[in-house]
Amino acid sequence: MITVVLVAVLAVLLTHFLWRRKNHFQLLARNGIPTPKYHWLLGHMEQTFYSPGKRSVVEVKHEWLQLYGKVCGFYSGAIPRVLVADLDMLKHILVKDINNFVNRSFFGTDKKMLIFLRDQQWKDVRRIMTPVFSSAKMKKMMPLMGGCVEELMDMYETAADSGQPIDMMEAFQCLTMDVINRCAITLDINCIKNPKNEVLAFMRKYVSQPIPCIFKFIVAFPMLYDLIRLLIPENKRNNITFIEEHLTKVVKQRREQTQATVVDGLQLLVDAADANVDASKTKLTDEEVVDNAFLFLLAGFETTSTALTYTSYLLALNPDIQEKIFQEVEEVVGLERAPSYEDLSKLVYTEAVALESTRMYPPVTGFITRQATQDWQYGPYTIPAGTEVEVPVWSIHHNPELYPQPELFKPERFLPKAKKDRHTMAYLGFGGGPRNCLGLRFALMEMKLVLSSVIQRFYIKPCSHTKVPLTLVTRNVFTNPDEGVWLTLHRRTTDLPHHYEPPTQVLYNRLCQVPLTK
Ligand code: HEM
Repeated sequence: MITVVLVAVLAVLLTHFLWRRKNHFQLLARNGIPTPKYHWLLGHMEQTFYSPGKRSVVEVKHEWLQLYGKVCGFYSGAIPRVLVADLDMLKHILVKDINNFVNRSFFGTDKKMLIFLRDQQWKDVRRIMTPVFSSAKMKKMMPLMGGCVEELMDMYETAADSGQPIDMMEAFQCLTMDVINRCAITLDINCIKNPKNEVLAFMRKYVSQPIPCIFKFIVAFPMLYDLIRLLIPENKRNNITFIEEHLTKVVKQRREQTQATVVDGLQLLVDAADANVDASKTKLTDEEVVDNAFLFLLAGFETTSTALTYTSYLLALNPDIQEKIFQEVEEVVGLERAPSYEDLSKLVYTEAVALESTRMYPPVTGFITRQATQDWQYGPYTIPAGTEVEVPVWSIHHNPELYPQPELFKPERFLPKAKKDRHTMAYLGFGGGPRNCLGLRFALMEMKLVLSSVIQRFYIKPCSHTKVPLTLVTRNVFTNPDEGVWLTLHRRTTDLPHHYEPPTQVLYNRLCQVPLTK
C-alpha cells in the first residue's frame, strides 16, 4: 500500500514538474521573442555548452541570429537567455537602463569577485577597484610593464637568432602573467625565464577547462542549487584551492610589511578591508580581498595574451600593416629607445591594430551578459524579470552592415574618424556601459607597448607550423586559437631588408576564410 502511495505521489510530482517546465519553455515566445526548437527537459543546453567534437557555441548562436533576426531567445538549461544584436536595444540594456540590468548572468558560484557581484555590492567593490587603473597609477606601472616586455624581447632575440618558431600564445601567457603580477600585486614570479612556474601552470589549466558538469546540472535544475552548495563546497566545485592558498599567503605578507611601500591593486583591496570605516561605507572581508586578487590575475592574464596572439598572427599575414606600425613607431619613438608612457597615447595606428584584431577575434565571447531585474519592454519584445541578456559579440563584430568585408583585417576601421561615424555599440570587445571591462585601458596600454616594441625590432613571419586559417575553440567564456600560433621572428637590423612584401594570393585567399569557432 505504501509503495502504491509513494509511486502515485512521485507520478503527480513528476507530472507537475513536466507541466511547469513545458510552460516555462514558452516564456520567451509569449513575450515576442523567437526561440529555436528546444529539448523538452534541457532546453538548448546541448547546443550552447562546449563539448569536444560538437559545433562551436559561437557558430550556433551566430546561425540563430541569421535565422531569427537580431533578437533571439534560448534556454540555457532552465534559464531563459536572449541574444540581442540590435545595437539601439543594446545601448538601453548596457547603458541607459543599467539599473534594471546591473547584474551579470548566473555563474553558480559564491565567490566574491567583482565579475560575479550583484547590485549594491557590485557598485561598492567597483568603486574600490576603479582607481587601480587611474592614469597616475598606470604611469607608475609603466616601468614594471616595460621591464617584463624587455625580458620578452631578450627571449625573442634568442629565438630569432636560432631561427626556431615560437608558440606566441605560450610566450604571451608568460608575459601577461609577469605583467599582472608585478603591476597588480607587486610580485615577481618571472614566468618568462621560468615558464614552468606553478602559478602560471595553475592559471593555464584553470582558463582552458570546459565549464564543469556540475554547473550544467545546476542550470538544468536551478531549484537544486542550494542543496548542491550544501553538499559540495565551492572550492571542490571550482578547484581553486591552490591559488587561494597562494594568494592568502601573499595578502598575509603584505599585511606584515610595516611600511607600505607600494600602492598597487592589492593594497587598495587590503586598505578597504583594514580601514576603520563607518557602517555606511564598504569594508571588504579577507575572502573578498583574496577573491579579487585572484580576479586581477585571471582577467589580466588570459584575455591580453590571447589578444596579442591573434594580433601577431594577423600581422604575420599582413606585412604591409607591420610596416605601417613600424613607420608610426619610428616617427613617435625612434629606433634607439623603448616606447615611453607618453609615446603610447600617440601610437594611434598601433591602437587601431589592437582594436581591429579584437574586433575580428574577440578573446571574450560568452561573458557580456546582463540579467533583467524587472520585466522590461522594448518595441515588440518584453524581457521577463530574471531573464539573461547575452551580447553576441562575435556576430556583431562580423556584421557586414557595420564592418564591410568583416573577414578582412583593416585597422583603418578604428582610426578616430571611422570610429566616430559608427554606432557606439558596434565594438564590444571590452563590453559596454558602466559594467564594461575594468582593465580596458591597462590592456590597451600593454598591447600597444608589446606591439610597438616587437615591430620596432622584428619582422613577424608565418612558418611551416603556422595554421592558416586558425582553428578557434570556445570551451568557456574565452575563445582561443586551438593549437597555439607558431610564428618566426627576424631581427629588422640583420635578417631581412626593410621592405613591404605583399601576401601571396594563396595566403590571402586562406586568410579571407575567417573561421567560426570550433
Ligand atoms: C585584451 C584584454 C581584455 C579583454 C578583451 C577584456 C574583455 C572583457 C569583457 C568583454 C568584459 C565584460 C564586460 C561587460 O560585461 O560589459 C570584461 C570585464 C572585466 N575585465 Fe576585462 N578584458 C581584458 C583585459 C582585462 C585586464 C587586463 C583586466 C585587469 C587586470 C580586466 C579586468 C576586468 C574586470 C575586473 C571585469 C569585470 C568588470 C565588472 O564586472 O564590473 N580585463 N573584460
